[in-house]
Amino acid sequence: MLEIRSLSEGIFEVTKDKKQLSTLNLDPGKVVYGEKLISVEGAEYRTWDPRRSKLGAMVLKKFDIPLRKDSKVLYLGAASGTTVSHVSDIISEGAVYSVEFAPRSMRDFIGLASRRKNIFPILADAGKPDSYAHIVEPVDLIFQDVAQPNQAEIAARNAARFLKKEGYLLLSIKARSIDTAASPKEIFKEEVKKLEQAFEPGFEILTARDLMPYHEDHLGVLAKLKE
Ligand SMILES: C[S@@+](CC[C@H](N)C(=O)[O-])C[C@H]1O[C@@H](n2cnc3c(N)ncnc32)[C@H](O)[C@@H]1O
Repeated sequence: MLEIRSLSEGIFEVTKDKKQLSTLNLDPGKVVYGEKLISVEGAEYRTWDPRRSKLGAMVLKKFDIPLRKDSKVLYLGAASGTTVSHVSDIISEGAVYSVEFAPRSMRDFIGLASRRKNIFPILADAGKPDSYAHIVEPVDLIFQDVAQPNQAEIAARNAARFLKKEGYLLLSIKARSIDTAASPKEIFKEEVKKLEQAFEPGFEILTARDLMPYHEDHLGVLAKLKE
């Protein structure tokens, strides 16, 4: 039995033996990180592992994912592109500006980006948005997964610079990269407060949920700019 259910624009649940989160492969026949390809009536779905992707986990934790096929996205912390590849599938007619500061990860990522016209790789520090302001246009979504102690500050700097007034921020907060001793609950409370007050006008938090069972001690946050 094969069943396809749309969860959000460009995001599907494909059931073939078991339910699998999937996106429509923009680069048919190619896999990025060992995921499965499932062909259905001329379309090819690429399975998306929520344990390897905070964004995938957010989909399954029922966040509203503000992505459309023509969205412009600024992705901070691209690594070698596991999740960026799915964003690229979803925003098939848009652009994903992808910032990563580790040259090793960037090397692998360039291979992926060269096969997909909507990925723009940027080797830079996400804490210094001025250094890539000449490349990035105003965006509908900032997705951030940098696992840094100053995550709220990084989000604020990039939002002030690139986020459209009606745009969104999706952020993954890793408790252990902020404080290894304090309780994750306390850390999350503090980080959410920082986001609300990070800059003028600050973020309004729309959804905040832990990403268990896919990622331990991680909080997913969906926010927009305060009016
Ligand atoms: C958890 S990994 C990201 C995984 C990736 N988002 C995915 O799902 O495929 C965090 C990444 O953020 C990068 N990173 C951390 N701090 C950064 C910064 N200030 N600027 C750019 N990249 C950064 C790290 O090098 C690492 O590759």
